[in-house]
Amino acid sequence: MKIGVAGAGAFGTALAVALSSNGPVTLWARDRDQSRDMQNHRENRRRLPDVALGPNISITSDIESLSALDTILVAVPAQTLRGWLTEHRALLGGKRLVSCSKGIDLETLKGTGAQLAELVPDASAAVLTGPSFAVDIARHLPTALTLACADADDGEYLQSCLSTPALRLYRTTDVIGAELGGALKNVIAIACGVCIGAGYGESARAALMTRGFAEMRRLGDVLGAQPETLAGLSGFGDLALTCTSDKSRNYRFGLSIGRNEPFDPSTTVEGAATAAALIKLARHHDLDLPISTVVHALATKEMAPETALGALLSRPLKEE
Ligand SMILES: NC(=O)C1=CN([C@@H]2O[C@H](COP(=O)(O)OP(=O)(O)OC[C@H]3O[C@@H](n4cnc5c(N)ncnc54)[C@H](O)[C@@H]3O)[C@@H](O)[C@H]2O)C=CC1
Ligand SMILES: O=C(CO)COP(=O)(O)O
Repeated sequence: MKIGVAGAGAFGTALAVALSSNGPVTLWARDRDQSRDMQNHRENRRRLPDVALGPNISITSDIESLSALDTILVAVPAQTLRGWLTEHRALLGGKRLVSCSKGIDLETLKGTGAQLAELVPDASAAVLTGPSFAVDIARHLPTALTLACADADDGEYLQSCLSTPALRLYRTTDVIGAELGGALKNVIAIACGVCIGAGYGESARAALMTRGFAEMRRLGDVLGAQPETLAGLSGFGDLALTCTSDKSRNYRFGLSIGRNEPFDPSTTVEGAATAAALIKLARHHDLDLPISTVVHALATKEMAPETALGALLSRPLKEE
């Protein structure tokens, strides 16, 4: 298998480092200066500092370099995935494409796997998701992820080629469940960050995680996700990681809201756009997603953190 990673942010770089222990990997960066800097320093100083890019990694900003490869992991921010696929679809046809982004597209309300399938229909589409911080993957710390591919044979092949001694992939054919879990947990992580940042405490966070998981299941049911997928690494697993670690950018974004502190707008925070997409999906499917609704209002500054808890606690009492 000839592997490429498109997108040289923290996660794309980390995946290239992990997979380079199996063989050569091409890492494509859209920015030529960034690509040169990585070539010169053998390090992604901007997004993943202090991690060496070994000799098995070829760094390029030439998109044509991807045409010789058969498998491409796409690790661009979720809201840019559609544009990236549309721009490069001519060279992506016939390949195995693995989305590594987590989010729901605001324009089409589609998950990342669905967009691969729609925009490059003659490619084999898969989703790689689950609990993993880029820095942990890059340091070869033990990590377990979900590899979702509707075609069971392709999924099995990808599972064997993309696993390493430290990176253990579990496979499923439930692409919808896998892409939803990865997208939705970011929204709940923002809520948990607000909760801790505003001083509401860990019991309140546990409640938010649990009720947030109920929202994930509710939407999953309507969109055709399998409940076991959401209960696995890509749903529950990633929810547990992201809602409890300040390595998570979504969680830190929430912390900053809860503490009324500024937040660097250049940071990739997928949950903010996904919350906006969820509002539209909830309306379309007549679903009640109270936590996601509050997160959207907080992220857009329509609601202050002091009123967020009241908005959730004043809802009518109901069965669990
Ligand atoms: N960082 C992490 O620990 C993990 C990230 N992810 C997911 O990976 C995706 C990417 O995140 P990160 O790499 O962490 O973000 P990042 O903020 O570190 O880097 C984003 C990269 O995407 C590039 N980029 C932006 N727009 C682009 C476009 N239109 N075309 C090509 N490249 C473009 C930027 O130049 C930058 O290098 C996100 O969906 C995130 O949820 C998934 C698991 C872990
Ligand atoms: O997806 C992640 C962990 O699984 C990374 O989370 P953040 O995007 O919040 O940093």
